[in-house]
Amino acid sequence: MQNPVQDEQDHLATFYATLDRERERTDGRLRDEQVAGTRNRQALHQRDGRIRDLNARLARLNAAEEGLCFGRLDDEAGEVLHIGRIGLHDDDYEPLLVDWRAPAARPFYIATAVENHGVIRRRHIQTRLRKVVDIQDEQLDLDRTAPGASQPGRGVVGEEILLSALNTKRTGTMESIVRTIQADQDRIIRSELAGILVVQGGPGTGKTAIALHRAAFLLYTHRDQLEKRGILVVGPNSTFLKYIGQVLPSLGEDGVRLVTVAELYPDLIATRPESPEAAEVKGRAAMANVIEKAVADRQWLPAEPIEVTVDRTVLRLDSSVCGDARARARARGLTHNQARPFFGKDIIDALTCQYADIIGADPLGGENLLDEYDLEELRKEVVAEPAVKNLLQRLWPLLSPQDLLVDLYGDEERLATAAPQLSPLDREHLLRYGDDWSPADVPLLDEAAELLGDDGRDAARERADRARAIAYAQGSLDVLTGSGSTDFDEDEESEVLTAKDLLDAESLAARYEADDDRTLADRAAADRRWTYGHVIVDEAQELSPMAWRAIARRCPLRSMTLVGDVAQTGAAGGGTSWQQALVQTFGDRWRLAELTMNYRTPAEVMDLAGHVLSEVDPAAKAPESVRSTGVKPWHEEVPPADQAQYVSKVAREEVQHGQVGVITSRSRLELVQEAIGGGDDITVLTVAGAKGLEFDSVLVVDPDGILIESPRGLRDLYVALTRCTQRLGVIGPLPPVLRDAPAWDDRTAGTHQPGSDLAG
Ligand SMILES: Nc1ncnc2c1ncn2[C@@H]1O[C@H](COP(=O)(O)OP(=O)(O)OP(=O)(O)O)[C@@H](O)[C@H]1O
Repeated sequence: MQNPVQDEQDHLATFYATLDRERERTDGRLRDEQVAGTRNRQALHQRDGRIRDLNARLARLNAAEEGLCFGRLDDEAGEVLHIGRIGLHDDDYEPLLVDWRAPAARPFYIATAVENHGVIRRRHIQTRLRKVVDIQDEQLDLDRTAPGASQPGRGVVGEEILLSALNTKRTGTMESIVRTIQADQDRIIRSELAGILVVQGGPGTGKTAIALHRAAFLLYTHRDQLEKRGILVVGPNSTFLKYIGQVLPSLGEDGVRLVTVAELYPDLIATRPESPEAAEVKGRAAMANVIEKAVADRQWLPAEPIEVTVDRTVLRLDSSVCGDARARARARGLTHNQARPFFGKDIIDALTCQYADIIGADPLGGENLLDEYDLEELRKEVVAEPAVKNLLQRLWPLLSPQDLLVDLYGDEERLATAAPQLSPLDREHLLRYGDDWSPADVPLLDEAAELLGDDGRDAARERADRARAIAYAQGSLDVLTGSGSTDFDEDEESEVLTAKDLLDAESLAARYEADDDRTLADRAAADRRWTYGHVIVDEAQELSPMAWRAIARRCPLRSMTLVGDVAQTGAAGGGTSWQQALVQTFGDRWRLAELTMNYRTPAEVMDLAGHVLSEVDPAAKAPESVRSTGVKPWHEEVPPADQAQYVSKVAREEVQHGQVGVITSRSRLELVQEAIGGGDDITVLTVAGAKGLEFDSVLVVDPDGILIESPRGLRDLYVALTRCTQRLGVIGPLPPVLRDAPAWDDRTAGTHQPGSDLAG
């Protein structure tokens, strides 16, 4: 019998040969399509669609190069199935390699000795470039005494591969876990598309990894449904988005847009810093009513009659006339800007009538002397009068969301009228001048945009889109004129573009809307009203009720995956239970899945973090660490004045263990950053910046400061302590919650290399 490594190497060679062939074929078809001349509009349109599909296919084939095949299942009937990053078949359409997302691949992730799904052996295949370097087998038949038999009850699939993946030094960016997805994670990844799935899990339980693999799974399984609308992934900050940015492309998927809440509003940079108190007020659900009232307040009803002069004739606009016009405009159920012309027309009509009464009055007391034509002329005069325009702008102004908020935030009186339900102190948090925006402003701008409607910018954008489509169509027509002059037969005549057609790029453009050459993510980013096929929110516990409203608007189908940990909530406006976080926007229309195994943080570190979690919530259960390293956390009570220098020295020493994260209080951040300076292997962050990230070694500096700087300081400390994959050091005076923990070691004691034991 052949050596199993060699056996797998032979299989692998076949898979790569097929991949290469498939790539060449796709590349060839792509080139053919690109040079093919066609004169039929419909055919041109279809050709562009095919080019798009072929490009996507090529990207998927290229992404599969690394680690193409990683698993094998042998069933009771002697059938063999190889599992890989992509599905491949031979020339007779017999499957060679099964995509990890296909139903047939599922037992690879969930089969156990107790429930083996017909599988008697699971093989993990490790490759480097195109070579098999190792294989590990798990026997799943019921003979548990057999060598290598999977141990029932441990609940870990592919123990060795998993531990080796977890013990590998971090690279600074998240990587795919496709080879080692665990059964409880697989259930979530493959959960149905419809509805809102909330995934609650403690630190390191793989929520982010799962959310991204779920996106890849959904795109594979429901490609037709999701490809056109795309998937939106919302993360807590841009560092985090960079950290996770490569996972989906590495799985061959790019129909996904990654954003923070601050980037949800098109063409807006929301980076203005603001206090957590102000952000909290802006995030409250009550702000929806405040914005609504602020819009209504801009439909002004003057208490006294207003005079306006048209060509030296003084006209009077009574409050009751304004009131009637406003009521009629409001009753139309339109947005503020859409209703404005109707209001304006009523006011102009009223002024024109008055004007005509005065101008056309018969001095002899007879009927008005003006006819229809004269009336129309007077009306034009009224409309053109700048004083009337100004008056209309005061009574019912054309408003952008930015205008509305600048005026609201900058005017105490306006704030008091629009937000009587807020306390004076809360309103003070809102009061400010200027037109730069913070992340917490974005959902408010979005809310305002819904109520105000287009102020002309959307129309301008649509004109720009149309111009782009025309330019694109013109480009296609240019190709036609360049390539086609001779060889089409007579029968095609009616289908063929004539010279007249060639001039008509505009009408062709209408057919080309779907052929916008921007990526889906770019098109979605430019369109505030874009709705996605599925929305994934990571660190979902941080979102305010107003942010939830903005996100819900982008997914009317309510097909969402929300992952987070309510014990890690740092934002003052975030949720500390899913019920509380979601009820206002989604009621109880969501289902919950929980993860309980921690793949990141070693047991020794979790022992310490668990003390903090018990203070956060005595009923909460810390996730169980899957492994133990034998390295306990260490602590050094360095006085505040010396901390920055000390950290700088220790961080440089820790680099030998891999990526180092220094997490400190907001007040110490600058000092520590200055002391450490630049460097690729050391990152200095506050807890908010470290959300969702991980490092081989973490130094938590000024734990007391972290604790007292925020009303959610305990949760912040919990987050900081759970960012490491190997080593944790804490520097500075300890708060009582850490002082009493028995989990400490000397700094020097923990210098041995991390081990790879399963915990427990
Ligand atoms: N099945 C798995 N196989 C290999 N690695 C895994 C697996 N599950 C999780 N991990 C790894 O564990 C680490 C933590 O995962 P992830 O960041 O997704 O956790 P999280 O639940 O989002 O954590 P947090 O809430 O603390 O941000 C990552 O390095 C991830 O790659």
